[in-house]
Amino acid sequence: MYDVIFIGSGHAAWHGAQMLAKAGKKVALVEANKVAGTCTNFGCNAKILLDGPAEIIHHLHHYHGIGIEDTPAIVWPALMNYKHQVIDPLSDGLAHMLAVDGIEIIAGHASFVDPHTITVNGTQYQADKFVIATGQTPAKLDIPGKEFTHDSTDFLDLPDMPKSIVFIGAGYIAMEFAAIAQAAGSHVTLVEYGATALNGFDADYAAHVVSEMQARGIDFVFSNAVASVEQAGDQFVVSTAQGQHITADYVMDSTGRVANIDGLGLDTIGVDYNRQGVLVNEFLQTNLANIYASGDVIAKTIPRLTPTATFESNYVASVILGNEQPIAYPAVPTVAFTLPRIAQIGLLPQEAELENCQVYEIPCGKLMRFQAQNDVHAAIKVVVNAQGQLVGASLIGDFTPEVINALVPVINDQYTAAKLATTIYAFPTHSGVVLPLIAKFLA
Ligand SMILES: Cc1cc2nc3c(=O)[nH]c(=O)nc-3n(C[C@H](O)[C@H](O)[C@H](O)COP(=O)(O)OP(=O)(O)OC[C@H]3O[C@@H](n4cnc5c(N)ncnc54)[C@H](O)[C@@H]3O)c2cc1C
Ligand SMILES: NC(=O)c1ccc[n+]([C@@H]2O[C@H](COP(=O)([O-])OP(=O)(O)OC[C@H]3O[C@@H](n4cnc5c(N)ncnc54)[C@H](O)[C@@H]3O)[C@@H](O)[C@H]2O)c1
Repeated sequence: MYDVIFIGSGHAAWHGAQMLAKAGKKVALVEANKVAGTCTNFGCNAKILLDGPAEIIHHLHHYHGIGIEDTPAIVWPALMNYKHQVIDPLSDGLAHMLAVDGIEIIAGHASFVDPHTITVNGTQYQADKFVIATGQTPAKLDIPGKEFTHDSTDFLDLPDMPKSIVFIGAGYIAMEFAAIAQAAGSHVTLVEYGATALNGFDADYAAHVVSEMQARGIDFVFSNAVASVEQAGDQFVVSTAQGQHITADYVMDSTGRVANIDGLGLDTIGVDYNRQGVLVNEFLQTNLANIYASGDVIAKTIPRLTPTATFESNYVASVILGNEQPIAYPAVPTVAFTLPRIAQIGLLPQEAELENCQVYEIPCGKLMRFQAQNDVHAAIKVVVNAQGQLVGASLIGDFTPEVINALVPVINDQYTAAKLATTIYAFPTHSGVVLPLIAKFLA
């Protein structure tokens, strides 16, 4: 009998498992695939590793005409080899770390038998409490020829870069992978059902990312729903309901992700869920009192990201250890690692008017620190409420991943203009230049 069993071993599981084990609880994780879950094995980490050379080439392009003319080529098989060297050992490394903490790992697919019992490979395990942390899996369009489409996990393991790729969708995954594939020499087309890419980001900045990608030769087909994929010799023809046909060597379905709840036995024990995932209350508790959920598998409006999964994992553990406060999320920053990068935290500029807020834009490209990289289109929009507090920011440019983190405390701790003006930042840095400029918009 365990105190707590987590189903899944991603960020939504292992952080909380460690907290509980350190508090003396008997804890196990059940994992059907690789220990450590999506982010580590098939998501953020593998993606950012393959993005590394593409990011450098993107920076070098800024110097065309002002000092650097040649663009180096990416040797994809060597890069993929490096990805395997770095990423493949991480799963065993985490398993070892968890074992040192006394956390048992049960390999296999878990299914509930009753609210206190699961079965894994024919063996039953009982626990006082369970945490469903099974994440999401790539969605697959149910269309003729779906057997020819690949998913993000396949792309992140490609031994060679195909000469041409069609990405279905223009969300986070398609846009990030398209940038990598183009930099590695592939001819890329994105076919998107909606009229725009990167929903959830500032509309102007998302459009600018698209225009820069188009300038590098990436094709976009908007307002088209992919209806079929047909094989044509060694290639594939992607056809849309609107009558477009695009031929490519490789087709990736990047139309979103769905909750991993198949075969989990939720109907057997009566845990409520919908198409978005497992339903929870403000304590991340399902309708069965001893069963919680954490991470991507939850039906939620909070972004499904690694830091939110980690936050929820730690929160569930604290509830199990006696915390009686409902979950309170701080502002959640998010970055799409496109080229150029784009980022968002808090209110979007397009939501500002409804919330009685003002939007101010800082075009950063003319600031010396940004001119040093010739990042001419870099910019920030800040959303300030009626009390003069920062409540949102949208960023575009190569500097965004680090600057958005610097804005997190400005929002969460409601920095005043005086607080910013009396803070000393290292110089010349991007955040050190931008943050003092934001002070003039705050009370
Ligand atoms: C390509 C890609 C890139 C991404 N990039 C970023 C990024 O840059 N930044 C960011 O913040 N987020 C990113 N994300 C999102 C991030 O990976 C997820 O938000 C995060 O991994 C969610 O963690 P989780 O623990 O909830 O789920 P997961 O990490 O998916 O873990 C769930 C685990 O449960 C296991 N499982 C499922 N069902 C069962 C069962 N019945 N029995 C046993 N085990 C089971 C699965 O095998 C899986 O290992 C990316 C995602 C993808 C796909
Ligand atoms: N940098 C990051 O933090 C990061 C990176 C990658 C993934 N993620 C996470 O993974 C999630 C999933 O990413 P995603 O890009 O797969 O999903 P997404 O929801 O961001 O984008 C899917 C896109 O596919 C389009 N689409 C759906 N059906 C279509 C059809 N039939 N034809 C053409 N287009 C169609 C949708 O309109 C949408 O724009 C993200 O929401 C995020 O939570 C985060």
